[in-house]
Amino acid sequence: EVTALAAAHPAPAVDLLLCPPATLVERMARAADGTAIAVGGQDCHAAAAGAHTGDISAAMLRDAGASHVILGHSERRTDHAETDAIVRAKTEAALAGGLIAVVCVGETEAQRDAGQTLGVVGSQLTGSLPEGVTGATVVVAYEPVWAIGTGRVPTLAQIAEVHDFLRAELVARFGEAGQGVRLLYGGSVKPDNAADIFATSNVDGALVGGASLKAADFSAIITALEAAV
Ligand SMILES: O=C[C@H](O)COP(=O)(O)O
Repeated sequence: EVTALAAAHPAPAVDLLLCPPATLVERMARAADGTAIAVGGQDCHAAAAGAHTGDISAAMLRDAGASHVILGHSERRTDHAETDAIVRAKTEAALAGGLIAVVCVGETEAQRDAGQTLGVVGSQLTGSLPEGVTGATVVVAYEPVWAIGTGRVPTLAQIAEVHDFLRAELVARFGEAGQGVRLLYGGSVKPDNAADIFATSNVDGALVGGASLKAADFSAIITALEAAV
């Protein structure tokens, strides 16, 4: 699949990143070697080293061929009780280890229904990002929890509202550097909704789950993004 994807997009106009489970990082990095596809992990430990059986450090990911790592995914926040402080510590570890961090934020359905969306994502953003963030080191992904794997997607206006807000928060805190931080939307992105999402204000790309498992679907999403940039 990686080879097919690379062959379909030999010189993409956008950045391509695949983040498989940890056991596949090294194999995928080998398959992607020499292509335009980068490989990342789905989590790393907050410590650079030490006795943490079962955990993976940023250095271990780098060693396996990863250049990026996803941090603070809602499933990590839920399944492993990861707080913003933990995500921030992991982000610091990732950056210190030479990885680019893809930091996720997003509200639950109950929080959206209660009108708390901007408050929730704003506080996750503030708490999860360390000082000194730039577009070269950090990517932010907005993933409404209720849209992940459900086939439900916020309206384009709702996506724009959150992305415009996140951009403003990034610029307020990091100045010009905040302008360069890419903002990905994630949650039920498919070939048939990708173009509209990519045309939405302050959406710079996507974090794709289910549709990335089928090379043809992922390829169509890549093509939609290429058309939008
Ligand atoms: O990790 C992937 C994202 O959470 C989005 O997943 P999805 O595209 O299957 O909704």
